[in-house]
Amino acid sequence: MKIFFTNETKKLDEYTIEHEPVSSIDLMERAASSVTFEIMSRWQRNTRIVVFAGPGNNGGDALAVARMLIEEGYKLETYLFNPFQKLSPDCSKNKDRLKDIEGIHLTEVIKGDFLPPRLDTQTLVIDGLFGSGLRTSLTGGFASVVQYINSSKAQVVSIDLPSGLFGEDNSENYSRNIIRATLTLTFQYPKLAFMLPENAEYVGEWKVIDIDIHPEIIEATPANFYYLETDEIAPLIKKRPKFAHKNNFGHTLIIAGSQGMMGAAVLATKAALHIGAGLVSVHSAQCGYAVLQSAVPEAMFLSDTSQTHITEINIQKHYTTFGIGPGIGRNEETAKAIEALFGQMRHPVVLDADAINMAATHPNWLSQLPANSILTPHIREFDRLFGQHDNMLERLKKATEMAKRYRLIIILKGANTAIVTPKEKVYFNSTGNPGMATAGSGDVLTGILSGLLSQGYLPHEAAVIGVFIHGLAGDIAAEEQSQEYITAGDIINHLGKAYKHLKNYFE
Ligand SMILES: NC(=O)C1=CN([C@@H]2O[C@H](COP(=O)(O)OP(=O)(O)OC[C@H]3O[C@@H](n4cnc5c(N)ncnc54)[C@H](OP(=O)(O)O)[C@@H]3O)[C@@H](O)[C@H]2O)[C@@H](O)CC1
Ligand SMILES: Nc1ncnc2c1ncn2[C@@H]1O[C@H](COP(=O)(O)OP(=O)(O)O)[C@@H](O)[C@H]1O
Ligand SMILES: [K+]
Repeated sequence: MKIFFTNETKKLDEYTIEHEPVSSIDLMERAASSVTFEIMSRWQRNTRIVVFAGPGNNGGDALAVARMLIEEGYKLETYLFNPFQKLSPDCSKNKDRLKDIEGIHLTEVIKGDFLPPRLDTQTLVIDGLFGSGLRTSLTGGFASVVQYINSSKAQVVSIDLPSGLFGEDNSENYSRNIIRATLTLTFQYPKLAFMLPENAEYVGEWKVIDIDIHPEIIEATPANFYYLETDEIAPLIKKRPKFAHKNNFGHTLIIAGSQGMMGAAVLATKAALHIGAGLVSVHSAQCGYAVLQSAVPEAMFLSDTSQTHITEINIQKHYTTFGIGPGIGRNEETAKAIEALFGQMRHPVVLDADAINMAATHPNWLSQLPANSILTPHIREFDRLFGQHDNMLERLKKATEMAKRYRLIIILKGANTAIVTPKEKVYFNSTGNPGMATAGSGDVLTGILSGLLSQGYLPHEAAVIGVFIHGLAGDIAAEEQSQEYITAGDIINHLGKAYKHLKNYFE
């Protein structure tokens, strides 16, 4: 799904109005009825509801929702803020439609004479003050209303965007003057701001409401940001040919582990096998021999000359790809061993964990990696590599610049992991859950990505499939056993069900 910028909303709406065709008031009616449906499916008729509407079309939506809820038997109080005595035409029309219905409590606030209603834990606030038309941070009376709502314990449903939040960059915004929503019902596409951890406190849970924006304009409008969902990932999964041989699925070499961190090598190796690599070998310190051979008997073990860490990697065979980094530590001898490999990398590789930390202290590494190699830093590793950043938006900008400069795919891990490509596209993942914030889950991702590359998936395909299926396996595991319970091993154990889910998607 494309993530457009909010300043394109008008263009999308206008095209739909002209070409569907539909009148703008009817498009608003469509949007409002979907919002009403969502509210009705979550809150009962005896809920006390207070609606806050602004002067633009976001306010128009709120007034239409108010009318529809009253018609459905809900009781509510509605406040329309109109300090400049200027409402958008559709907002004005919805004010007129609301005025005429029975049981309405509509207060139009024009001057600073606003007597705020009581808001308590039993109250549901519908926030329709501002949406995609916000020009500047909120100030004055609007800021006071937002602060009043935020200071209450009421639940808040925001229409389209939490009022006061910009759809993209909020680095200069005033935190106090942005609504903190329980639920945001957003139109047509998720906003970039929703993907960023710094905005989680405002957006709350969010859901996209499809208002049938015209498919032609969606197709024709370019985007740099995407939100990955099952319907885009499922078609990418290849069918294994009937007469396949294990060599068809490549040979992955996992370079991982050191004394005390052999579990990382086990997890990455197992994941590479379970995602479908034909053959998997692992190069590690001697101390890993017995562990690896018993934990993952399907893999071949290549022993380093050192007992404790990796010092020299002798490549005797053709490997389709390398997965380098989990648990290798930061010994300079290990760094030298990896450096010596650069000349032998024929295809894209995966670099993770301490291999990324070493790249931070060996600045010439990135330019020596094969084009389209995949880096999988979490936020701290990313900042070590590319410098400190204040927020995720800054990191994404830097990741885009670096992905292009070094022709790498950068997977910035976290909730809504971002996959940043050399073509300056950013794909946000929709799967995964906080249960995956557990030791070793990153090592599993490295194994998955390496195993996909070795099966012949193109690097950007491997990146989006790998991140998505890793999160999906984590979601299935958490669903079965709860987020707290799951460990990295459970993610591997649910890869099979995740694959099935993707393969059965179109059946
Ligand atoms: N048919 C459609 O188009 C559909 C649109 N939809 C809905 O429309 C929403 C977008 O509507 P919108 O463009 O009217 O913008 P909105 O967010 O209501 O605010 C504009 C008003 O706020 C004012 N204003 C701005 N900043 C301000 C500030 N800092 N402090 C004070 N005032 C400020 C601004 O003033 P002006 O710039 O005109 O002077 C104007 O009066 C979108 O989010 C969705 O909910 C859906 O119904 C689907 C169909
Ligand atoms: N809150 C979360 N929501 C979704 N996914 C998460 C969350 N926290 C972590 N993850 C995922 O779990 C993995 C953690 O990787 P990493 O930080 O490298 O852990 P480790 O170093 O322990 O292996 C990443 O793929 C990340 O996207
Ligand atoms: K809003």
